Formats: sequence, C-alpha cells, structure tokens
Amino acid sequence: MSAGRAVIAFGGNALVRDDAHQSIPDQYDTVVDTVPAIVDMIEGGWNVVVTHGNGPQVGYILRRSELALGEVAPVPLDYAVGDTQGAIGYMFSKALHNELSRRGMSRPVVSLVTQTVVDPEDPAFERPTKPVGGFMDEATARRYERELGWTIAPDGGRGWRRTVPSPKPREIIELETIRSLVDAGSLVVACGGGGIPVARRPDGRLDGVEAVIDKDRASGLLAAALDADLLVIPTGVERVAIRFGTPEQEWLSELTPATAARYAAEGHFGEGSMQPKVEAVLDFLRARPTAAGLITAPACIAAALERRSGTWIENTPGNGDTQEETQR
Ligand SMILES: Nc1ncnc2c1ncn2[C@@H]1O[C@H](COP(=O)(O)OP(=O)(O)O)[C@@H](O)[C@H]1O
Ligand SMILES: NC(=O)OP(=O)(O)O
Repeated sequence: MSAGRAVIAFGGNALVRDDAHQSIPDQYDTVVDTVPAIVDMIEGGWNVVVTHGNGPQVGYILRRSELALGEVAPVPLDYAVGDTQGAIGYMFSKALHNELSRRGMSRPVVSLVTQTVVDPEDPAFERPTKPVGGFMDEATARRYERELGWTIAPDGGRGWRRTVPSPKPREIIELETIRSLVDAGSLVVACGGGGIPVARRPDGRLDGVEAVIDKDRASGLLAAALDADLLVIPTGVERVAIRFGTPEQEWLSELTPATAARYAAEGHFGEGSMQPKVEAVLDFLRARPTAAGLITAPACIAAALERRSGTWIENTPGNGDTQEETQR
C-alpha cells in the first residue's frame, strides 16, 4: 500500500525474548533490533507513531515492590504503568535517535507520558484478565494466589501469569498534544502500556486507576483518532492462524473484517493474546473503513508492506484484490 500515517504497536512480550533475557539491557537490545523496521518505514515515506505494551515489565515492577515491602513503600499500579512508560519510552527514544543518526537522518523523537480515560464502573474490574509479569508453572502460580492473593490465569499455552483488571480505553488525554507533535514532524512514542488508566470525575479532574489497559485497544483508538491509514501490530508470530497450535493450524495472509470477526467469534484467537489484537484492528477499521490492519513479527514488517508476509485485515484485501488467501 502507498505510504500514509501508521501507528505501530509493539508488544511488551516482544521486548522480552525469553525468561533468560528479562534484564533491562536485554530488553534494550531487543528494542535496538526492532527500531530499524520503524526507520525503514519512515524512509519509505510513512508518518509513524509508535506505541508499546508493558505486560511483562509492569508485572516485574509489582513483584519488586512486593519483595521490598516493609523496607520501601509499595508502588500503586497506575504509577507502575507510568514507570514503564518512562523506561520503555527511554529505550525507544535512545534506540530511535541512534538509528536515525546512523542513517544520517534527523528528526525529533519524543516519548510522551500518556493518560487514558477508563470507566471506573467497567465490568473488567470484577474479572482481572490482563496477564502481567513473567510466566510460571501452575503450582507456582497457585502458591502466589494462596499466599499473596494474586489472581492468575493460563496465558496462551505458554504457562501461567498474574492477572490484573484491564478496562476498555475510552479517551486519550494527551491526544491533541500527540497530534500536534506528529503534524510538526516529530517521531512520537505514546500510549505506552495502553496509557496510564485514569477516571474523570464529574468536575473534570482526573484520578489514577489501578489497572493495565490493553495496548492494542488503546493503539486502535489512537490510530482512529489520528486518521491513520494503517495500524501495525508487531508481535511474536509472523502471521495470525486459525486452529492455532493444532495440527490443522492454517496461517492467514489476508482477510476481511467480516471473516476476522467470524473467526474471533469462533474462538480461534487466544484470549488476552491474539484476540485483543484482532479486535483492536476491527475497532479501528469500523472507524476508518478504508484503512488497513497488519499483524506480523517485527522482522517481517518490511516484507509485509510488500505483501510478502504478515496477516492483513482490510475491507479490500490486497489493495483491491478481493481474493481471501490462506497459507498452510
Ligand atoms: N490464532 C493465533 N494466531 C497466532 N498467534 C496466536 C494465536 N492465538 C494466540 N497466539 C499467540 O499470541 C501471541 C501474541 O500475543 P502476546 O504475546 O500476548 O502479544 P504481545 O506481543 O502484544 O505481548 C503470539 O505470539 C502467539 O503465541
Ligand atoms: N499493556 C499491554 O497490553 O501490554 P502487552 O502488550 O505487553 O500485553
């Protein structure tokens, strides 16, 4: 597709290669490996806005805070989200600055602390579904549930994780600031971890809310509000599959929103992993029917933009080619 405005939403899990690479320098190395794909898009004429997840990182902060209890005061969850925006935003700011300089390009890069409005009555507060922190075996997860009062759940066949409430994002407080920075030519990193959850009081004041917003949903909201042409969701797989993880697994190259919605309703996409990505793209396309959504691995973005990789979801698959296509 021809270049336009794109929101690229990197997953928090994508920054943690595996349990042996949880450290901050290891996460930074992953960001360094990731940013060439962003700068390639900028060189290709795209006007890019970057967002990122924080699921593993916000869970690590909560755990550090728990372990230090009695010695230092605990970190409330909304502040932990703010901490991840700072640390991951710093990783992207530094890595993007260095990659732009390496290519002889110059552009202001800004990572913006972003607040996202949620409804304090959102039913999500009754049922914590957002996986945070690292992966555990079931016995360890059950022990933390018993001893520390954690809520826990299996996460996509990859083990068990702690869960926290994840209300729907309603409004991005810093939207107009993001828009003006982007219009002025800055490369903006925003809505980290979906944004720091806040509730609006009747008098308009904001209160922090202890939750973690799904960054895919927040990125879809941002992409629609910025009139983006493309929402890219880089993650751990090159393509979305139906019957994922079974011998009948089928990788998808292109599908319409109607087909994607049908597969979602049939339960093909992992709850808390692939399902929110597909739903975020569908929400975005409802607001921007002529736009497109792309789900792929960070290393495959360039090939995907040439239609050689990734899963595209759009109303006119293949930019006019109405064939739906799957690959085994
Ligand atoms: N139907 C599916 N097709 C492809 N991957 C799926 C599917 N269902 C679940 N997944 C899993 O979801 C993962 C992406 O979710 P997750 O790791 O939570 O995202 P993030 O990169 O945003 O942290 C993939 O790497 C894959 O393991
Ligand atoms: N906040 C959020 O959705 O983070 P992940 O992408 O890391 O799950």
